[in-house]
Amino acid sequence: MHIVSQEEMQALDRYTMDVIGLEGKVLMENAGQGIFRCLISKLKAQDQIAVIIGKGNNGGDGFVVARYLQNHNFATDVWLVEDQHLIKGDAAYHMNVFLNSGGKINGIISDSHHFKEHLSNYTVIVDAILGTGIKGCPRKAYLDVIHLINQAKARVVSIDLPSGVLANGEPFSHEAVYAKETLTLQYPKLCMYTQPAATFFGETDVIQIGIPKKAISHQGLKRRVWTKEDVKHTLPVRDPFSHKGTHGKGLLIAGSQDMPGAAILSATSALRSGIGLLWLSIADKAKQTVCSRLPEVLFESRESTDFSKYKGIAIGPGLGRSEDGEALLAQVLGEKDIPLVIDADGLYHLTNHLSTLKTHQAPVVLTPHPGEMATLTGKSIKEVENDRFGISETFAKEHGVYLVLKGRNTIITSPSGEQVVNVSGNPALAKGGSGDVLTGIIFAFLLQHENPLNAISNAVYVHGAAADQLVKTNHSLLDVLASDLSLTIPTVLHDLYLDTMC
Ligand SMILES: NC(=O)C1=CN([C@@H]2O[C@H](COP(=O)(O)OP(=O)(O)OC[C@H]3O[C@@H](n4cnc5c(N)ncnc54)[C@H](O)[C@@H]3O)[C@@H](O)[C@H]2O)[C@@H](O)CC1
Ligand SMILES: [K+]
Repeated sequence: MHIVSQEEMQALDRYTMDVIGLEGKVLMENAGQGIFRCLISKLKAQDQIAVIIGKGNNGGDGFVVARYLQNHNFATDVWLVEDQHLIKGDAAYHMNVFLNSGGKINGIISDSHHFKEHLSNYTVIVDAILGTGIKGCPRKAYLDVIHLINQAKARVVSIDLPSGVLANGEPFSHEAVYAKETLTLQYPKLCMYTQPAATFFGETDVIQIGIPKKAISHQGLKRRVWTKEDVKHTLPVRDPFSHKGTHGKGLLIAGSQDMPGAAILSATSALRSGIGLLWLSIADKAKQTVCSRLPEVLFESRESTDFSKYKGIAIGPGLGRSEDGEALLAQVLGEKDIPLVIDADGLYHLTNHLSTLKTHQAPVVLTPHPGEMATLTGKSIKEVENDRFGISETFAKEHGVYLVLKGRNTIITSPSGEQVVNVSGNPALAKGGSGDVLTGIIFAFLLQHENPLNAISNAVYVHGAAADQLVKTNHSLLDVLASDLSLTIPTVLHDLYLDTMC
């Protein structure tokens, strides 16, 4: 499913209306009707409902919902933030249809005392105040209403966006509606995957409003959510006549005396994710520790300079920050035709070698967390977090890499700027070692797939799904270890392959 910016959603609406000829008031009817249908399944006959309406088209959707609610005999009051004569266009059309159907409008500003008094009586509030058309901080009258809604006990359902939230995920510090549930129209918006906006949404559902396929293909949308179905459709299917060499001969350069575990985690995860043959290049002093833990792994000397037999190289987990590590990275970057995955200390060393990335012929995957991304770009972590989509896109295009910007809703960006957002995973992943596991999965998937973006997106999904599986069964958010994730990869893959029979 696509993810859209404010401008993309507006362009989709505009194309549908101006070129295809489907009128805005029809889209608004579809939106309101779709929201009503979704809402009704959770309503009780005795619910007292307030639909709170702003002056734009988001308010127009609110009038449609209110009409359907009243038609179905739900006790519904409509409260309008602005004066009626300020409502224009499609919203005015649906306001009139609502009034002509016997509806009544209460003014918030003209009767604020009455509004405050009534608010505590409602069991459900439909928030149709502001949607994608908001600019900056809501005006005072709007902020006051938002504050009152947040203090009310009612279940708040927001239309399209929780009012006050900025659609493109820009940072903000003003108050916005804390929704219990948000019914977003046609496509998820960027802000659903960024902070602080994401915390206001509650549960989310997407309501189709009838934007035709032609409008969507004309727009050329380049961001999407990566779902379990996407993973199932794109996982590689094993050829019955394949052999170990078919599934990737990879070299993992990882682990140092102080961090041998990172190599174990990455290597185990790569093997559990299907890599055919795995060599490990590890510091001599760490070799003893890991040998007995990795019976399936072959060992490569750290002094080796011939990488020609490998179909891919992953470098970084537990590598250490010594000059030796940087020299190794420089050597690996010289292998222009070999796909690379660079993580952790590999990214630390990469800051001195960024200019070589663009000349790499084979795919290069970088897997920074926001701190590493800040180092790579010379920005602060806050700047990175405030513009995760934008910074990822600029960097991936500039350096011609696949960028995996980790965090809640990891964003994967291709060198052409296509973006995939992952929705699996939970805070159990916030622990040392989980990145090493991800590197192993990405590495293995990359070597088994012709499409790097699909391979990486699947790997990120599987990593998150392993954490979800652990928390769903016999773990809490606190006690999941990175090695538990690695051990859970088979359960996740078994489930994904269930219908395909790999
Ligand atoms: N044809 C369309 O364009 C459709 C639009 N739809 C709805 O329309 C919404 C977008 O409508 P609009 O573009 O009219 O915008 P909104 O209804 O989201 O809000 C913008 C309105 O609020 C005012 N406003 C802007 N910034 C403000 C601020 N900081 N404080 C107070 N008021 C502010 C603007 O003057 C404008 O009247 C979507 O979120 C969706 O709910 C749906 O009905 C589907 C069809
Ligand atoms: K809203």
